[in-house]
Amino acid sequence: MITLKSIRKSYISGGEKVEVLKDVSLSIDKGKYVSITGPSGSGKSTLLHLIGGLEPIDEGEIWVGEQPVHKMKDNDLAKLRLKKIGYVFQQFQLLSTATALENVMMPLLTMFSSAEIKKNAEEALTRVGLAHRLHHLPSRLSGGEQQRVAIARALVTKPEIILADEPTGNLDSETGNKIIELLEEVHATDGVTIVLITQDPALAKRAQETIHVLDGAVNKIESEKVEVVV
Ligand SMILES: Nc1ncnc2c1ncn2[C@@H]1O[C@H](COP(=O)(O)OP(=O)(O)OP(=O)(O)O)[C@@H](O)[C@H]1O
Repeated sequence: MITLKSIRKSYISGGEKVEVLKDVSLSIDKGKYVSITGPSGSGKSTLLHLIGGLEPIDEGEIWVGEQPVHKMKDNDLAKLRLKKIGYVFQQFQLLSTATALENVMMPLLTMFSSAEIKKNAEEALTRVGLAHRLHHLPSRLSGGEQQRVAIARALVTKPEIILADEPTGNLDSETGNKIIELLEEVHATDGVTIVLITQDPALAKRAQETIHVLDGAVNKIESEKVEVVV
């Protein structure tokens, strides 16, 4: 379960305080598939970063399971992210000088022996359909393949939660659809909680619940009932 209690988050920009989230409370049950929608600049990425402990909050509490993210030190947050949370970003964020296999091995470097690291990374890449691309650099892969590498990198630590920030934003609709199907397969098979930001109303509705972010507030609705405004 992910729980946010009375969260406030602001940024200082150009000397001015911009309040992005104002008194937001929210819970996401373990194993749910949830989408986040809302207009550009409404705070979707900020919300995802807060859940992952990537940004400090001004006020409130964030819990990931039993872990109080709002109180944790950087070291403990790094461990939490490594063990429980996988990230997938719009821009893939792969290391350009490392092969697909090396990119996926990276999160495991402090965890296992080198033989295990390679085996686990190969398995993750096989799962996302890239067994034949292990030694390719990102620049030799298509956008969809690069996003599959990023998903393999997120999966390789066997996370409980995947946070995906517009993972289809840089892909054509057919390739994007395949990426969403892959995340849905991970959700259905492994029971991983998926939190997916998308601007696409049709994609948002595929999730079990949709969180709509607007004017600093959030509104969570079962996806069949949502009228998505973007
Ligand atoms: N590090 C930062 N410093 C200052 N302002 C920021 C920072 N990060 C985000 N903001 C501001 O906070 C607001 C919310 O940004 P955020 O990226 O969370 O929105 P978003 O809904 O994800 O937008 P988009 O759909 O365009 O990606 C925006 O006004 C943005 O300019």
